[in-house]
Amino acid sequence: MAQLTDDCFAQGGPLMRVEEARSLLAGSITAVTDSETVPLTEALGRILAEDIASPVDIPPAPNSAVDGYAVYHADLNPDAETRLPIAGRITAGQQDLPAPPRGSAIRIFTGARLPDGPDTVMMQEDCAVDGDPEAPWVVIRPGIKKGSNARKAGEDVEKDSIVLHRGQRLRAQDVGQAAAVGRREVTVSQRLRVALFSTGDELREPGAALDDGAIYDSNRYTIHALLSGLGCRVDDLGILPDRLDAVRSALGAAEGKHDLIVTSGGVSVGEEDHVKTAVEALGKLHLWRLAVKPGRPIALGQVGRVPFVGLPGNPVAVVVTFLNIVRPVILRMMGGNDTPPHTFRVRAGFDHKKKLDRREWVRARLVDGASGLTAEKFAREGAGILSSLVAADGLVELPEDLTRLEAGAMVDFLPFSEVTQ
Ligand SMILES: Nc1nc2c(c(=O)[nH]1)N[C@H]1C(S)=C(S)[C@@H](COP(=O)(O)OP(=O)(O)OC[C@H]3O[C@@H](n4cnc5c(N)ncnc54)[C@H](O)[C@@H]3O)O[C@H]1N2
Ligand code: MOO
Repeated sequence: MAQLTDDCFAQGGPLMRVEEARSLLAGSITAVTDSETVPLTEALGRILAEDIASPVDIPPAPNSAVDGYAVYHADLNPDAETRLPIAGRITAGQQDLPAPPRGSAIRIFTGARLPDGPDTVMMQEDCAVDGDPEAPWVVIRPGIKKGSNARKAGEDVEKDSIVLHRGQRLRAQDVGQAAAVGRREVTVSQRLRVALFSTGDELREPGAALDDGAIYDSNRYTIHALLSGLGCRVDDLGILPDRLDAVRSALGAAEGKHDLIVTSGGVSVGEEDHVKTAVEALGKLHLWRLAVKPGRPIALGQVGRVPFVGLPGNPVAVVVTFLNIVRPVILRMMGGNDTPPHTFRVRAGFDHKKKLDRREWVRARLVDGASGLTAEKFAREGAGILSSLVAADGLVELPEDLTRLEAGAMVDFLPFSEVTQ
C-alpha cells in the first residue's frame, strides 16, 4: 500500500501557527523561580535576577594602553623627530607617580596609571632610546595624534551605569563584567526543577538487552541534555509504560516537587497515546497541534498547577519543538528576557517542496564555498532519523507562505549553537 500520509496535516482540524502559539505562551507563562545568590564561578549560564550597576569608573583612572613613553603632545615636533629626556618610570599598580616636567618623557607600561600632565603615549616600537643609560633620552618619530594610547577614566564603564541587566543569561564575558565592577557574587534565578519522563512500551534503557520490537530510549537523553544546557535541574524519572493508569499516577506524583513536567511520546492519535488523556484528567491541555513540520503534535498544558510539555515521540520532532517552542517557555519561567535567537541568511543548496501554511524546519549543514555559506539538506527527511540531526549544523526555517524553494535562494538558518547552550 502506498504511504498515504507522511503528512502532519492529515489529522484535520485547525492547526495553530507558530507565532500564535509563541505569543499565547508568552502571554500565559510567567517567571516561577525565586532568586538565589551564587559566587561568580557558578554563574555561567544562569539568568540574572538583578540589574548590576558599577560603583566605580572603569578604568578608575587614566592609564596607558601600551608599553612605551608618556609625553606631552604639545612638546612633540609634528614634522621631525623629538628627543626628550626620560624623567621617570611608572609600572602597573604603582601608586606614587612622578610629576614629569614639560619637555620630558616617562617610561610607562600597559595598564600603568598616567601621571597628571602627559596626554599621549608612544609605543616603544616607535621610539629609540639613546644616551647615557643612567640618564637616557627617547627619540620619538613625528606623526602621533594627541591622546593616542592613553585610556581615559571611565572610558569602558561609567560609575553608576548598569552593566548587566535582569533577565539576561550570563555568558563568560558577562561573568567577567560582574567581576570587573567588583562583584564576587550575583543574584540569579533559581534553577527550574524539571520532571522528565519518556513514554512507550518499546523503549529500553541504553545498555539493556534489546528484545524484539524494542529500541533504546534516546529522547530522554536528548531532552535531559537540552534542559541541562538551559540550566535546569532535571529529575530523570525514567520510562513510563503505555498505560493510562501508570502515566496518570506518575504525572500526578511529579506535580508537587517540580516547576515543570516534560514528557516525550504518547501525544499523537493512537489508542496507546495516553499522555494527553492523563493530562486532561489531572489538569488542562492548552494546545497540541501546531502548523509545523516536524513536531506538530506537541502538548502544552498543566498538571494541577504545574506547567506540562508533552513533546512528540519522533526524535527529530523532539529537538525541533524543544528549540523553537519549549526553550523560550523555559527561559521565561526562569525570569529570562525574550531575546530571540539570531538566524542568519545563507544560500540554500537544495530544492524543496512544502505545504502551504505550515512552517518547516529543514535539517542542514553549512558548506563554505566560493559564494559564501550554503545550507545543504540531509538526504533523508523522516522525523525519526536522529542521525540527520547529528549531521546537521542547524535548521533552515521555511515560512508558512512558501511552497517551493529553489537552490540558490537565500534562506534563514538557525545554527544549533544559538539555541543549545
Ligand atoms: N495516524 C497518525 N499517526 C501519527 C500522526 C498522525 O497525525 N496520525 N502523527 C505522527 C507524528 S507527526 C508524530 S511526531 C508522532 C508523535 O507521536 P507520539 O508523540 O504519540 O509518539 P509515539 O507514538 O510514542 O512515538 C513516535 C515515534 O518515536 C519513537 N520514540 C518515542 N519515544 C522515543 C524515545 N524516548 N526515544 C527514541 N524514540 C522514541 C517511537 O518508537 C515511534 O517510532 O506520531 C506520528 N503518528
Ligand atoms: O512528523 Mo511529526 O512532524 O512531528 O514528527
